[in-house]
Amino acid sequence: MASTAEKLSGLSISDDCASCPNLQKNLGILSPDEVELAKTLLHEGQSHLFDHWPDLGVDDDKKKGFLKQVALLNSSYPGGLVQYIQNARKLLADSKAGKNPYDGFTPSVPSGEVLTFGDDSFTMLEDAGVREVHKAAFVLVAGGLGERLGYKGIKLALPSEITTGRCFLQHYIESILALQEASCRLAQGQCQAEIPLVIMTSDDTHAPTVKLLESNSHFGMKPSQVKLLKQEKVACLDDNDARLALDLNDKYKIQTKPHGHGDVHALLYSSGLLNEWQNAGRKWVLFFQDTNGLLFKAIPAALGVSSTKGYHVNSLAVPRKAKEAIGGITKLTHTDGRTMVINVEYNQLDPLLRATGHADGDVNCETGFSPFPGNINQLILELGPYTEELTKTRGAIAEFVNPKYKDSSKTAFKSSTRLECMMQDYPKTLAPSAKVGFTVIDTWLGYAPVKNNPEEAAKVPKGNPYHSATSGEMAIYRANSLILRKAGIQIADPMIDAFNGQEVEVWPRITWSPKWALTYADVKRKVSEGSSISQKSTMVINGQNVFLDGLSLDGTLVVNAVDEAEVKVTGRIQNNGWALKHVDYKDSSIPEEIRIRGFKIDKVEQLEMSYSEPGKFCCSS
Ligand SMILES: O=c1ccn([C@@H]2O[C@H](COP(=O)(O)OP(=O)(O)O[C@H]3O[C@H](CO)[C@H](O)[C@H](O)[C@H]3O)[C@@H](O)[C@H]2O)c(=O)[nH]1
Repeated sequence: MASTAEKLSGLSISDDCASCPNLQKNLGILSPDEVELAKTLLHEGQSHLFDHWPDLGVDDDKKKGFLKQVALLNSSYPGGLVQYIQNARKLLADSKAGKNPYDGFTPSVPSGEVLTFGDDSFTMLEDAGVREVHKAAFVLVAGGLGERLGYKGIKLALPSEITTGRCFLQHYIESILALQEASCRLAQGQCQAEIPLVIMTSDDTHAPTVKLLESNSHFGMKPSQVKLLKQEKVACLDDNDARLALDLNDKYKIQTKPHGHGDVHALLYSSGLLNEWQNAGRKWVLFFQDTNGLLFKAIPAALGVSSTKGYHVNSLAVPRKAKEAIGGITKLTHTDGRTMVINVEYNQLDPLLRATGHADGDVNCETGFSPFPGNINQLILELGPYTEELTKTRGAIAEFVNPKYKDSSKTAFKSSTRLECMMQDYPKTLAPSAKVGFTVIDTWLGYAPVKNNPEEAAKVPKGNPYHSATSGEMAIYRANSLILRKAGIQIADPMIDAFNGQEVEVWPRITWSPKWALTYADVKRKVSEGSSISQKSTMVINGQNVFLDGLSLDGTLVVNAVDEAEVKVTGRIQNNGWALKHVDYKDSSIPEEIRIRGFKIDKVEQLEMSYSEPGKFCCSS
């Protein structure tokens, strides 16, 4: 006869439980849902998870805690744990067999939109992008720990540059708010008043991200405008049968690891936000990453490309140096005729090329760059087709597994592994009719991430980008200097200096708040010819209506102005300015976010002008 517990749980003494006596004797403490979950695990060959379960009455809370974790793992994966285990078995078998995920495909260089900063087409696209952006939603993936950078805090809290100390999140939010305002102005009343921002966090980044937002009044965004979606980790796998790995220190816990930024699609789908946005008439979703201080300089034109070309998927790319740690955008043609344009991740591009007749693998061509544009993981998706696709897939993204085998028999792993996925693999499931394109922009304009610690950055081969806090900051000054130079201001040539073992160009430290200029046309409207800025100078513009006209700057100038104040900056301004001082990344007396750059700023002297009242002003020394 079945026991009461078994009747309650809807089980008779089934084959499932008979095969797992340690689970069977504990059924009395489990709810029907928990029993279902346990049964699911048994069906999927996971009885080892219960092998060590003692008799009823011992560790009962821990047993319940274990099933709580199983429930979370089950609910946070599209298709649940059964799907996860089945996907894992298949991918592990392919990996063991040495199957190439690109089997049957031949890579070639795709053609896409190549933009030239500042030309007529670029200006037209920027204008189109700004007009369109009030119909967009932004999604920032920020669940990564940034292990390569090794910074203790979250990367969003790192200053993008230390002249103003504006952290990445502040810069991103201010950029979105400035776009919102500019777009609404152009749309003349036809506009979605608030552009939503979603931030994907993880257990590693969630609490500090909330704290960063709350302690800074959401950097000016309405709290309701920002939504956080937390990604969960996935279960680790112990062997080729996809047996889930128990924590070595706690047998009532399954080991988990991050599943990758591809989770963002399933999370957006399950959050219901896509439908909400569609119902509100939104048209675009823009995905971006945690540390690219230049990105928003490329957003208007890139969105302009999407809207004028009608792209369902538009990936932003930059010219790529061979072996640079960014994926290559590649056209793949299958022997059966299928083609797709997709990111081939940096660790897969070289083997794919070698396997398809390119004996040298991932190398530069005569241009000094890889022929494959580098994916910077800024994706612009058209919301309608995106929602339609996710309704079919529930946001599941093609996964991969990367086990480190103990030996060539490929039967045991050095440590547990897990499935991973990447957000840029979204187009892999699309029908051939989907309009998938990409847009190449200059690296100096749009891509300067902060990923590598000083030691690793110093080892980067000469000519390849460092992707460090040093290079990320210097790239902002360089881009601003080059933009102003193109707009007609005389900007002195940079100096070459080395910080934390990395040789970089040091341009004048020029920064502006996003509301000063979002596009090249904005910049041109605000500067007149006849101005000059020396190499040792620093210029900070915090304000919308600040105009440079006949300025000669040799030192530091900071201008703060409310929107209603129209300020003309003119004449010769000279002072001792702000100097960059070398610091060593090993000097722990200096805050980490400073020393990872290799310099600090010695603020010797400046002219700071603040305009807090409406009116017309002239700023001069
Ligand atoms: O589980 C994760 C892992 C990462 N991230 C976020 O995803 C972004 C990208 O993570 P990494 O910086 O670690 O990414 P990689 O450098 O490995 O590579 C990615 O970014 C590169 C450009 O910076 C290339 O585009 C490459 O093809 C793409 O996979 C970051 O904002 C990170 O916070 C998550 O949200 N969750």
